[in-house]
Amino acid sequence: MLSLRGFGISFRGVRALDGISFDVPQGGVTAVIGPNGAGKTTLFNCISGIYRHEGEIDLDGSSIGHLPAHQRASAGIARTFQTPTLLDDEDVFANVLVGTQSWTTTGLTGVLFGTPGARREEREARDVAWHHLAAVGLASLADRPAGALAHADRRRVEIARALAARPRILMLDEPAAGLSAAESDELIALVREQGDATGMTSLLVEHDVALVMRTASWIAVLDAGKLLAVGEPQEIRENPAVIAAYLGADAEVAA
Ligand SMILES: Nc1ncnc2c1ncn2[C@@H]1O[C@H](COP(=O)(O)OP(=O)(O)OP(=O)(O)O)[C@@H](O)[C@H]1O
Repeated sequence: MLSLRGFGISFRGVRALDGISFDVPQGGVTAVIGPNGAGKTTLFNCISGIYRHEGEIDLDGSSIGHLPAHQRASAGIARTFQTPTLLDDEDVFANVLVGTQSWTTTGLTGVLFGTPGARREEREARDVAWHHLAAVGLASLADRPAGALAHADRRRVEIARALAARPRILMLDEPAAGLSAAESDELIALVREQGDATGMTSLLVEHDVALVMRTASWIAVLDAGKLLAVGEPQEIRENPAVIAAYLGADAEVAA
């Protein structure tokens, strides 16, 4: 379980997050929603360690607040970005293989001298990358340069790369942006399957309220850097403060 206590951050005097405390239950999908500028992406940047922040963060009972981003990744936190960040000149397979670096342990010596342990780990990393590439339906594009892919396929590669990291927490920042309803449902189904199989928890920032309501088991609502509400979809849908600040007419659409 991921636990946040007293999360805060300011940018040149602007309080982007202020006193955010909530628990993300283990497994399933927890969504973070709220109006533009509420602090959702900033929260993701703090959790993944990209931004230094105030407050405590525990993963399965261990404090990770002092760890920089790459060590939080090794501790099991993987993420995708609003705009997929791929190595455009590298092929699709290499992009997914990058994800495995969060758990491979072979040092330079092992790689250079081709020790049995290094070779075994490299084989395992390649198998894991292939598995996730196939799961997102892109095995046939493995040797294409990532820069040549269409937007929906770039998202799939990014998610395969994040899954190849074998995360305990997978953070998805607006995964449905630029996808059709069918494509985004497909992606979310994939993520849920992975969660069911491994106990992975997904944390989702998403503006598509209907998608959130049919996907999330737990929802945190931010507004102007503060936590407005946290709870099950039904509670959130009926919360007057959430309706006033964010859901508005969408609440009826999603109900
Ligand atoms: N690097 C930064 N420097 C200065 N201000 C920032 C920075 N990152 C975020 N902010 C500010 O923090 C606030 C929260 O922004 P954030 O992008 O986290 O909101 P959001 O909820 O993700 O919005 P959106 O839904 O539009 O993506 C905004 O006022 C934004 O301008």
